[in-house]
Amino acid sequence: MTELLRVCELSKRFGGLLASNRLSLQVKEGETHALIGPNGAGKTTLMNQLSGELSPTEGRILFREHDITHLPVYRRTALGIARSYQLTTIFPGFSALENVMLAVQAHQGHSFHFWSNARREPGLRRPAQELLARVGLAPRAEVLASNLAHGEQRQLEIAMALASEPTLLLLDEPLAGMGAEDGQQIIGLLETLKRQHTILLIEHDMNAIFSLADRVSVLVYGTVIATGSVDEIRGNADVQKAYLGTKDEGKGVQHA
Ligand SMILES: Nc1ncnc2c1ncn2[C@@H]1O[C@H](COP(=O)(O)OP(=O)(O)OP(=O)(O)O)[C@@H](O)[C@H]1O
Repeated sequence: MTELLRVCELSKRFGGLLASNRLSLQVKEGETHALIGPNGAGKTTLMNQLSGELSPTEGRILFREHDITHLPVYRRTALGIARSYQLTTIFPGFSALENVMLAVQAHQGHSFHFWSNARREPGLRRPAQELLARVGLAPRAEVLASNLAHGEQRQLEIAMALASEPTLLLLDEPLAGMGAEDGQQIIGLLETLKRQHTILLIEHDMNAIFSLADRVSVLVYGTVIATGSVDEIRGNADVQKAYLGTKDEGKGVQHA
């Protein structure tokens, strides 16, 4: 498999704390790569640097061998990197369809000032309907985002991230706060998406990771301590010591 993303010796300092500590990681084209690690290990900090919201203190990020370390978010989006945010990008007073139309409009480069016209724009409606169908929300298109169930809102965010037609999808805990049934629905959606996109996924739910991930990297104290297949990671003594618990059946996680 070709390499899509390479993170080289990335460091991010917050005062006295090194949230990323000479972190190196490689994501191959087409794979679903899970990032796991205890609370505070630096997973979200890494995602923020990959999406462009945080600037690294040191190190480099290469996407398709191009140095994107200092590119702003919109330039990375244009190159094919999209992130699904945790409920922060949804407009609660708009319908599911209107939310996705906004995301399509943003991708097409229009200004939000034209939204009143865009609402009637058929060129936005069709792609937005298709995106809602892709994530299984077509029957809920006209429902106000604030009235969607929690799991449906996560589906909506993913539809919005897909509006930029990304090659690499960055997903930060897509199952967070979900019950078993909603969680299973999102896992089903990710299984479909995984055939069409390269995915880098932070998730605490070990069942989801073990069913979705082609490879797993384990982050501890801002550094990747191991990368391998699910079986390799399960059997890695260092990982078990640093992170994977056996007592907490719910998450399979032992927080450091
Ligand atoms: N903006 C910031 N300023 C100062 N410290 C920060 C900032 N963002 C994160 N940190 C610190 O960096 C460390 C890594 O945080 P981060 O959120 O990346 O961890 P995480 O692995 O995503 O944790 P969790 O699993 O709990 O979401 C933590 O100690 C956190 O308190």
